[in-house]
Amino acid sequence: MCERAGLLAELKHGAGCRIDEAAEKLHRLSQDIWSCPELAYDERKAHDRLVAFFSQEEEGWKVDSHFKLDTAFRATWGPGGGDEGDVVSVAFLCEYDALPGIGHACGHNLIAEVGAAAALGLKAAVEKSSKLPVRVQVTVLGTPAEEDGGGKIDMMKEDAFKGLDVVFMAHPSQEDAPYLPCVAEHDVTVKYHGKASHASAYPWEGINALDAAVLCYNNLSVLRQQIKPDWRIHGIIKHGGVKPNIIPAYTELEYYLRTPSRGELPVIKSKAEMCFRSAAMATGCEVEVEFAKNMFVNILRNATLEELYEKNGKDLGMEFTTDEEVLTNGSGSTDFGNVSFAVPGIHPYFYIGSDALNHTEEYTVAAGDEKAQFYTLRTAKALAMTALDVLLRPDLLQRVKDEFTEAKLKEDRLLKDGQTDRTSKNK
Ligand SMILES: NCCCC(=O)N[C@@H](CCCN)C(=O)O
Repeated sequence: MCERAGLLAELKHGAGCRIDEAAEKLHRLSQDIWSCPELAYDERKAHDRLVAFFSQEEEGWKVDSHFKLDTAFRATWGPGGGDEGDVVSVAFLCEYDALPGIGHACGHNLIAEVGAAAALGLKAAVEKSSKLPVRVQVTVLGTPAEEDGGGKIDMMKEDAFKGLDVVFMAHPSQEDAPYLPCVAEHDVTVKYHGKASHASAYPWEGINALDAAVLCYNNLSVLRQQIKPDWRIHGIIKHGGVKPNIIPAYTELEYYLRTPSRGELPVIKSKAEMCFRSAAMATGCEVEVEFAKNMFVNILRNATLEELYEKNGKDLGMEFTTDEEVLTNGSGSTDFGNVSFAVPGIHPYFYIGSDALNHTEEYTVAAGDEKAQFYTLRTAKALAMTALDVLLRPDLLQRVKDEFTEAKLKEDRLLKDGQTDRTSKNK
């Protein structure tokens, strides 16, 4: 074994040992987040718990609480690993927001644990070596509001990702996969303003905002038949009126519009907008259409990082899914997509010991189950090992960066040329 391979194997082993050693406190960390689910932008206890973890329970971290957002944070360590070479900055992202009514049904408590564990592992490995070809800075970014709003996008606007060389996070799922297709998304709130009146005595004096909401819902359901099979339109009526004998004067709907790539979003948005406005016209209501401040985009893939992660995962016993349907069908969306256009990175998925589906009560149970711990820590080890691969081999890091630049240029060119539907399977 050449000297570098020996050192790499030793460091990877060291990272894994550190994660195992911290297993109990990492479990406590994710349990504390899981047992007190908080919604987007309001993850105060999770924020404080993670800040305390890095500033009190762990040594050597510089912590910025309320970093860029009220419930975001940054913990940094380094540079370490030697006195030679450029500083390479590796970041692990933690999410920790929950869903209304069903708690941690997307397992973001485990995302926080993976991020923290991988950072501990990488720091320990780097600390032990003075022979690295680069100096290493390890950053943990606490990124709120993935389920609603897009905290990472807010943080990007404030330059929170500036200066990072590679970013890593991992998301709970039903299987291990280095990548699954995440779709672009723009959320919209539609408000109808009508006029109240006695619904039995003089209904002709009213303007029915619930009728507008129902027509809007039906318009969109009809539209669904005419859009690409991999586009998604889904929504709820948030306000539907207050009493049957009052003609509803105000209604509100919330819709998520999704397409495989960011370039297709304007098309679905303009089609949906016609549905919103025509419902207003038919009923005589006023309509307000408010698109969310942030739009989530698809993930820019990095094959080099994905391959390294897969190899490390396999070495740790992961069995990656080969199910073509899972590997090619779009799933949800993530604000990591936006990050992936700014910094090279990966967002793999990991099995948590249950076949339950995300966004169900069963998944909430699974995300808090002790059984998830083995898989969560294994994922953190694979991420730390992947970081070590690129840190020990500057040629690999360069390949990761070149690939990122090339993929981004290609995506930007496609967007400029209006070639929006390249990912659609039926084009
Ligand atoms: N592929 C990651 C899935 C995570 C997730 O479920 N994200 C939400 C984000 C919603 C933001 N409006 C989703 O519904 O896709």
